[in-house]
Amino acid sequence: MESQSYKLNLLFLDRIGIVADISRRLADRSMNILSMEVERRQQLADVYLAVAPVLQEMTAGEILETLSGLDGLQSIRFIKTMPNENRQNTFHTVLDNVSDGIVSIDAKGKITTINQLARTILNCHHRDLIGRRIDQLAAMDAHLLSCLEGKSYSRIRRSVSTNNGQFEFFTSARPIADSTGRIIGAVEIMKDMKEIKALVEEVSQPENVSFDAFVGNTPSVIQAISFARKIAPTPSIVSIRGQSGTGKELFARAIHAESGRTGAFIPVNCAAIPDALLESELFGYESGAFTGAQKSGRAGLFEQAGGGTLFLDEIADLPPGPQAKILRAIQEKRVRRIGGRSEIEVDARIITATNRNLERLVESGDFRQDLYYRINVLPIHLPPLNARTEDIRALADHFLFQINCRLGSDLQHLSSGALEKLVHHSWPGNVRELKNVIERAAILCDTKKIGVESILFSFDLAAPAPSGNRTAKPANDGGPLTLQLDALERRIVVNALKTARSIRQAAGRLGVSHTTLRNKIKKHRLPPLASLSRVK
Ligand SMILES: Nc1ncnc2c1ncn2[C@@H]1O[C@H](COP(=O)(O)OP(=O)(O)OP(=O)(O)O)[C@@H](O)[C@H]1O
Repeated sequence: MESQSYKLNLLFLDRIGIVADISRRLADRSMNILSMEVERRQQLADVYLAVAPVLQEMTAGEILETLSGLDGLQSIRFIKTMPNENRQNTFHTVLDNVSDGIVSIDAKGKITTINQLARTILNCHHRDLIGRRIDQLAAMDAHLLSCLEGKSYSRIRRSVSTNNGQFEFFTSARPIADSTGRIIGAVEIMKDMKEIKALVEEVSQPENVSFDAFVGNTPSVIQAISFARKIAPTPSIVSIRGQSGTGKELFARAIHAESGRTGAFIPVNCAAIPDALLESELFGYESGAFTGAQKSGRAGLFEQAGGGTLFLDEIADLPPGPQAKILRAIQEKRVRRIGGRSEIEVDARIITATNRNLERLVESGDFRQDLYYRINVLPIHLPPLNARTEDIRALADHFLFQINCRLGSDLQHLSSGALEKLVHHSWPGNVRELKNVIERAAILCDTKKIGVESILFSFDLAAPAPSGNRTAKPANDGGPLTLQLDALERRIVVNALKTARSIRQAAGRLGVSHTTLRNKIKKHRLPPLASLSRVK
C-alpha cells in the first residue's frame, strides 16, 4: 500500500539540533522523511518537510501533534509544494519558453535536461529521455559527447526528420565544468532556422521603425529628423530627396510610424514596375478590365494604402501618363479603377522620394511642373554619407550589432585601422554600401576585432562615383582607342544596370534616354537585367 505523503513548513527560532530533533520525533512515530530543506534568515530557520507514515495511515492532526512542542517552534502549516519543486518548475518553465532547443548531459553522456523545443525536434517525451545515453537516440547528435573531452562547436547546420516534420537548425555546444575545472557534463543549444529567418527579416526589414532606428548625429540629420517629427502627424505630402542608399525609405517608414495613421505603409518603386502594369498596379482594375486580369478585379496600391501611407519611391522615373493620373489622384483624393465607372475615395498619405534632380527634369520637360509643385510641399533632403563622415562610426557599429545578432555570433568591434579606412572611402552607394561592407567584414572576420584587411569595397559592383577620389580605369591597357572606349562604355552600362532596378532607372542615372540605353544594351549584346549579376 502506498501511504499518503504530507508537506509541511515549520518555523523555528534558530538553534543547533533542529534537524536532529525533527528526525528523532518522526522516527519514533515510524514516519519516513522524503525530503527536508532548511532556509536560515536572521534569527529564524524555515524547515520544509515532506513525510510519509510507514506502518499505518495517519491523519493531518496526528502529524501536527507529532511535531508540536519541539523546542523553539513558532508555527507549523501544511504546504502544497516544496521550495525545491518550485525552483524546478520555474527552471523548466523558463527552459520550455526559450526559442532554442536545449539538451544537457552528465559526465557519462546521460541526458539531464531537455526542454520543450528539443523534445519536439526529437519527437520524444520528457520521461523517455532523462537518464538515457545521448548516443542511443537516433535523431540526436552524438557530437555532444566530444564536449566531454573539452571540445566545443558553434553554429553547425543540421537537419532532422521526425514525425513532427523536418527541422533545420544551427547547433552549438560546450562542456560544463565545476569550480575546479573538471568537466561534469555538456550542453547543446539548437537555434531553429525558421526563428532565425523570421528574426533576420524583422531586423533587416523593420515594419514599424521609428526615428530611433535612423542612425545619425550630424546637424543635417538631426534637423531633418526634427522637421519630419513635426510634420509626421499632418496629412501633407512629403518629398524626400537624396542620393541612392541615403535612407529615404527608412526615413519614410519612420514618418509613417510617427504619423499615428493606422493603415499600412505601402512602398512602391515607380521605376521597377513595367510601364504596361503601372496604372493597373497603382489604381487597380474592375473584373474583366483586360485579358489576364483577376476575375474579381483588384484594388490598386492607392486604395491599399487607405488610412496609411503610400510611398512613391523613384517618382522621377514615372512616364508621363501615370504622372498625370497620380497628380489627379493626389489632388482629388479619388481614383478610378481601370474599367471602373465610379471613382473611389482614397485617404492615403503620400510620401515621394527621388535621387534625381527634379528641377532639372522639370526644365527638360521630363517631369510635369504641376506634379512637381504638388509634391514639393514639404521637401526633406537626406545628405550623402560622404558629407557626414562623423556618422560612419555609429552606423558601422549599428550594422555590426545587427549582423552579429542575426548570426548569433559574439559582438564584434572595428579596429581603429578599419574605421579609418571606412572614413576615407568616398561612399558612392551611401549607407546601403556601408551596410554591405560591414556585413561582409563581419562574415569574413573570425575574431571579435575587425581588422583593416576585412574591410573590402565592391568597386566592381558600385556605379561609377559621381565625385570623389576614384576614377574609372581603362578597360584594358592597350589596343585601338575605339576598342578601349567600347570596352569602357560596356563596363559603365553593365555597372549602371547592375545597381538599378530598371532600364529606365539606369538610363536616368547615366543621363541618357531610355532608347539610347536600350540601343547600347543591344550593341553590347547584354543579357536581361536579372542575369546581369554574372556579367563582368
Ligand atoms: N540612417 C540610417 N540608419 C540606419 N540604417 C540606415 C540609415 N540609412 C540607411 N539605412 C539602411 O541602409 C539601407 C538603404 O536605405 P534605404 O533603402 O532607405 O535607402 P534609399 O535612399 O531609399 O535607397 P534608394 O534610393 O536606392 O531606394 C537600408 O537597409 C536601410 O535600413
